[in-house]
Amino acid sequence: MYYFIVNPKSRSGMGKCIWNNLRARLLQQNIEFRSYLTEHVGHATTLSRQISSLGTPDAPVTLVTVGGDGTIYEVLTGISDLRSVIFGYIPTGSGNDFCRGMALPKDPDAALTSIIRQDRIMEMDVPCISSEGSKYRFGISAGMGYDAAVCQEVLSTPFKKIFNRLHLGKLIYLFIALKKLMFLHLFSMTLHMDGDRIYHYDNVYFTAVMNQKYEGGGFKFCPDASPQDGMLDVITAEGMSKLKLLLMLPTAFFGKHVHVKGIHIFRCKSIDINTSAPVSVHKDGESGGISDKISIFLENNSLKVIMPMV
Ligand SMILES: Nc1ncnc2c1ncn2[C@@H]1O[C@H](COP(=O)(O)OP(=O)(O)OP(=O)(O)O)[C@@H](O)[C@H]1O
Repeated sequence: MYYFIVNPKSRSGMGKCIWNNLRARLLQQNIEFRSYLTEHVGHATTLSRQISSLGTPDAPVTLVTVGGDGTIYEVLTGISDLRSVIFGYIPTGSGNDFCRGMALPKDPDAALTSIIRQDRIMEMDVPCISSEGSKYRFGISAGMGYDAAVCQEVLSTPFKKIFNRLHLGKLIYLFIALKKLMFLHLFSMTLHMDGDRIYHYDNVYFTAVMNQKYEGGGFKFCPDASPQDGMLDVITAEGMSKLKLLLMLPTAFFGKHVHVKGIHIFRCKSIDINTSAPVSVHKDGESGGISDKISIFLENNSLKVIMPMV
């Protein structure tokens, strides 16, 4: 039995059309499944909690997420026991950083084929962010500062829908990224890693804590990050002019930014981040509100993810 959690609103409503095609295929192939369409923000977490509680570590349920990167963090957050689930993913979002990082098929039809065949299982690290008294899991990255502020504004702008319909979704990120940079106030930040390493920076743009190599629709911010190494990769951008940051960003698509002065890459198992003033927080590109303190650590258990054949 396959359980599908579907975000019909992903990719500005395209998720529903894609799901209808996949559903027709499941029916045609007589595959036993149940599907649940999310009705509001946070619904995928509730559904995931209910479905995952049907499984046990000895008899895990196959839970398939159909949506974008933001639906992944909701589903991961809801899973009651990571050992009780076999996780499948069909991309219907716009960012696709999870697919990129995990080398999963970007084509929904190919992803469904791989899930039905249960080609291969990979154990994925699952990080957790604790902020303002709430705890969430995420699959890709979470962080504070400029990148989170851009995500928050993109999510709230009515233009996202229009640009996505025109297949120009990336342009809206570019416009907002430029606008935010112009008015950005830099801040001080202290990173406290694994309980013993402490780094302090003034004039910080952002810090992202990454489980995968990519965030923000293809920025290879942590080129050596792996969701299988039991470690978190961390990038901090600080102490450079706005112009230099702007010139640095395109090089990050190729992972070449790591040599730029003011870019710092770390590895750790847990990290506490404190800022001099409350700043924007994101988890898998979804808003995490505003905070001056977050903690991120890896869960003790990994998650079984269905992967395509190599
Ligand atoms: N029925 C719904 N109505 C409105 N929002 C919803 C609904 N179901 C889910 N959501 C919200 O949609 C948001 C975005 O979803 P998701 O990230 O999956 O798609 P996307 O933004 O198109 O893709 P990506 O993050 O990859 O760019 C999530 O925050 C989720 O909570």
